[in-house]
Amino acid sequence: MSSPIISVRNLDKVYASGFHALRDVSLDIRRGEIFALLGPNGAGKTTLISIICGIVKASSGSVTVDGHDIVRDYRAARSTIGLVPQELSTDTFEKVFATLRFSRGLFGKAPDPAHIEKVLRELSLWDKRDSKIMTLSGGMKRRVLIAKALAHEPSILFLDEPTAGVDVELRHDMWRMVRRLRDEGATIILTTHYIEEAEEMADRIGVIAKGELVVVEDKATLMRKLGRKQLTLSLRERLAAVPAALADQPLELAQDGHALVYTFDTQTEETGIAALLKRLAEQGIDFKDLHSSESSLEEIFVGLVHGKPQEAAA
Ligand SMILES: Nc1ncnc2c1ncn2[C@@H]1O[C@H](COP(=O)(O)OP(=O)(O)OP(=O)(O)O)[C@@H](O)[C@H]1O
Repeated sequence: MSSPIISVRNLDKVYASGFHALRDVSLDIRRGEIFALLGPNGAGKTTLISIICGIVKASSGSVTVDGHDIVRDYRAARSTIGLVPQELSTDTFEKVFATLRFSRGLFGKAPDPAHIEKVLRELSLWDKRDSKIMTLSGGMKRRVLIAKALAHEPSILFLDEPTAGVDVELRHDMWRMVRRLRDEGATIILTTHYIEEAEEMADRIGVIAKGELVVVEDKATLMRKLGRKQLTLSLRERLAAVPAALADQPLELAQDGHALVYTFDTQTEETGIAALLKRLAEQGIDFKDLHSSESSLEEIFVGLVHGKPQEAAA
């Protein structure tokens, strides 16, 4: 596998207030992937990407971006990155096209009006190219922020809470653009607290809670784990252990021997429940009640965030 495009090592951040926002975060971002950093408000998502982008200084640890250390080699690292921030800081008299041209120049790139036109057209901003940014609607300003981040043709794009408060149309435009950029070889990192967003867009998902990265997993693997269901059988008579004759089954004893829990995959055609019940009967194991439960993404997420990473990682 090629070397990671971003490598974060043992990152810690303590703000001047004394608040410990990141704790020993290490993470590799693969070249060309869409990575979602998922976590609740205040988890440390913005802090992490702000450090990678060189806006906030880490207390300890290191980050390299495309081989460049973000502190020692800041300009080279930063020029590979496009950042779409959460905050709208574009309330200026500047016109749209001029802002993009200027932004591109800041990164030392030669003027390329054709590229800027392409970006503006893709974000339905071409008609507004000569409008002053302060006269645009909130949604349009948001589009300008995205366009600005793309003006210097970065190979890495950070989107901080990209769809918080945006309308459906912009969301669709944004996802189309993100996929197109990925197809062209860009790497995309987005932060979100919407599970569905991570699920829809990401190749891999990292869950961050209280400044710690608690899980990093391929989306497909995470979804497979999350797609599991459990069937709990309340037994008439307590069992001391799962009978040896049923050892081949995904069964666990629960409630101090008063219940058997059968875990199955909702994504497969056969749940195996009919066969299980038949075999329980053969073993003379009788149950008085049964119920099934599904571990939703929501539940897993809440579990992770409340400090039980082992359950989801199992
Ligand atoms: N400059 C600062 N000084 C002190 N504390 C800060 C500062 N910036 C952020 N924090 C705190 O650090 C924690 C993490 O903030 P951060 O913005 O990284 O979280 P987040 O996961 O991006 O949340 P959100 O989804 O709300 O943006 C929060 O508790 C926040 O209050």
